[in-house]
Amino acid sequence: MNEQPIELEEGGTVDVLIPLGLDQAYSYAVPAGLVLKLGDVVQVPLGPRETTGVVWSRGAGRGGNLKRVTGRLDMPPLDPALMKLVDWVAWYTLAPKGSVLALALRRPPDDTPERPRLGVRLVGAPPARMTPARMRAIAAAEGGLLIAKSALAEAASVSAAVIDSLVDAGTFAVEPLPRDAIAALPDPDHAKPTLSEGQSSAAAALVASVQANGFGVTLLEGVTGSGKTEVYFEAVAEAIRQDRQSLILMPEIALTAQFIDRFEARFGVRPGLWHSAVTGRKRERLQAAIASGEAKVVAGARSALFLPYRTLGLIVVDEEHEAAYKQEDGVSYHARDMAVVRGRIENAPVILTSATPSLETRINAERGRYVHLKLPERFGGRQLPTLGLVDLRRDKPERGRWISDALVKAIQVNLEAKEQSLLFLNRRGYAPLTLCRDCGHRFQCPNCSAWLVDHRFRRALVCHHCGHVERRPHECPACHAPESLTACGPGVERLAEEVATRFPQARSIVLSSDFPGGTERLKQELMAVAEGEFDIVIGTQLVAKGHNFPGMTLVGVIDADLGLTSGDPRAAERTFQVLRQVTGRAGRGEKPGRALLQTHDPGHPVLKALISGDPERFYAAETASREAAGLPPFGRLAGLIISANSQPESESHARALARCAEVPEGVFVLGPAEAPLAVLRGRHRMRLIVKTTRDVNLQDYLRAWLKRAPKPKGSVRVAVDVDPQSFL
Ligand SMILES: Nc1ncnc2c1ncn2[C@@H]1O[C@H](COP(=O)(O)OP(=O)(O)OP(=O)(O)O)[C@@H](O)[C@H]1O
Ligand SMILES: [Zn+2]
Repeated sequence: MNEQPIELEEGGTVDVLIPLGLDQAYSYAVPAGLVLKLGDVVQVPLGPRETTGVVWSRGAGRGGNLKRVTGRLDMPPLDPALMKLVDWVAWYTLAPKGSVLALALRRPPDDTPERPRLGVRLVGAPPARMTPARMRAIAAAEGGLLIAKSALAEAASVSAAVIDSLVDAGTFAVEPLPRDAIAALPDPDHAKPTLSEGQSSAAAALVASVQANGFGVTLLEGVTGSGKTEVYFEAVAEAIRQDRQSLILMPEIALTAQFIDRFEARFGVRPGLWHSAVTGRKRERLQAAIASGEAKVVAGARSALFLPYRTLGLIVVDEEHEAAYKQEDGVSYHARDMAVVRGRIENAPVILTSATPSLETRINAERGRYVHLKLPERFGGRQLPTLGLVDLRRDKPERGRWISDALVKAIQVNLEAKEQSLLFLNRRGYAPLTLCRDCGHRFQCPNCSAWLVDHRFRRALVCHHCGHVERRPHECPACHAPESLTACGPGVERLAEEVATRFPQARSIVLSSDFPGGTERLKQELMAVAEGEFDIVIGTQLVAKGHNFPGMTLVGVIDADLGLTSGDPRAAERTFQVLRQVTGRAGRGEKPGRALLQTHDPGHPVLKALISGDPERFYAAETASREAAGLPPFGRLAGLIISANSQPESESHARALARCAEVPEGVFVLGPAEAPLAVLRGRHRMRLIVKTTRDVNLQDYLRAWLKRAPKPKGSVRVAVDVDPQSFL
């Protein structure tokens, strides 16, 4: 940020990095009359065409027979801090530098004039011929405010045609709408909450870290409902006072409606919101406002890490333990870890928040690398829910049902008390497997080694890995037996069916990310739940996170064992986190809450630790087992997925790779083995895992290995995943 850009004179050469899957910058000659700086966005010839690139470094020598830079684009140059971040991420993840640049490079501005959005205003008398729809539209426009046409149509539940007819009649006038403010200035003192004593001291420490104006990482660990958001908002407020920018990273931007409302309540305006659905002009304007420093607070998904902040004064990573922070496709980076890197480059403090921190973060805190702030109590004297286990071996629901007697009774009690219950099952759809009772045929995805999931609401069988969809037939495609298909196991839709039969009088709703209507529908539904419009909520993991449902006093976990049996080294940690999060939805309002967890294995250490209410117990046990196994953060890990259009191709390349692996002291190469998801989107996958001790430079090791190894030929691809989070 503070470095002086180096000027590059004409006649010299520059190395230009192109935002494609290339690792190296290419050298070009600088033509006469052009003065370039590092970071300048330029047009250069590449093969037969012209492309955009960024001046990455000063070239060596004079550019005698090199191709020449065509010209500089009229765009702000890439900031040195952002260039450093690109270099760093590429080094760490082994992704081609050009692919990382693509995450950071702004698209050239769109020159087409912006089409004004139009609104209507009530200006004239009602038309002679009135209809109920027209009356509603006029009533909704009462007061003479300028309203977007679509918003008015929705408010009055009329079609756009009704509004057009009122425009034709002269009742409404059409006027351009003002552009919505992309970066209104948040007021740090708009509505300051009164913090509890514990909250105040944590907030003071965070505020001090912003004032110190230097790099440092703080873990804000607070139980569910302790008010972590209110506390880190104080740090954001301080950054605003210092006229510096804040980035708040969120794991899933689709679910941030509640967050936005809270932000607006606290600061009087909405934050700049950055995610993939923000497109076109709005995206450009927000980017420009971020680059100019005008946008003071940006809330965003992973990709917001690569935005051109002018004066970044704070980075917050909300729910830092979330697996969604790991990008799996293309450049596979962990946004939490890269947020720490960006904080270091920008010399800005970083706050990681969670009720259930990742083991990596917690150990960094214990070792003093991170400051550790704790909020051990819920806000307002509220108690954490009491947890109980239901032993499914004894209290077994009848065939085709999934709710035990104990849980049924608890729900009944809640219904009578007019309190809300949440049933949690982390499985979308109706049933995870469909088979033929007569011949045993199972429905499998044609592109993946995975069963098709029955989605009754959509009347389809769906692959959760590649999205393949087919209709559920009436007869078995293998033996043609009619009506012989049966669903095996439960998904949330099937659970909803059971709830409807057991509690016909209850108002119930299923919340799942795959229903039509997208995030807008979900937002409405979550609001309706928070307002108490439903008695029983059935949901997948998306209900586990961050929501505040004041009337929710019971959480029932249908299958607490679900995540524990996978071969993933983080299985225990993930299960602990999701169960602690979801049970944490209970008792956040006036009344205390409780949770019942159904399990076949009540003695499992993860469940025992949960029930004990003492997270230290879990963390201590998990730390010990990771340390014994040399797994992160006690060792380093990387995954290599070798994929190809055919099994022999992927296998032979994987073997060739393994053969040229060196295994010095401290390095272990496991595999090749078929990946658990052996076929994905038609590609056959083999996997190698590299595990090293902490003193090994994993990146250097991998680079040297891949350099020695035969180059992938034909359809073969090798994907490197440093710090893998998924082991499928
Ligand atoms: N000092 C305060 N004054 C008023 N309300 C508060 C205060 N602190 C917290 N709250 C309220 O308590 C509730 C829980 O707070 P918050 O959502 O920040 O907790 P959290 O720690 O983020 O929980 P989770 O980890 O479950 O998401 C919210 O409704 C919040 O507005
Ligand atoms: Zn598939």
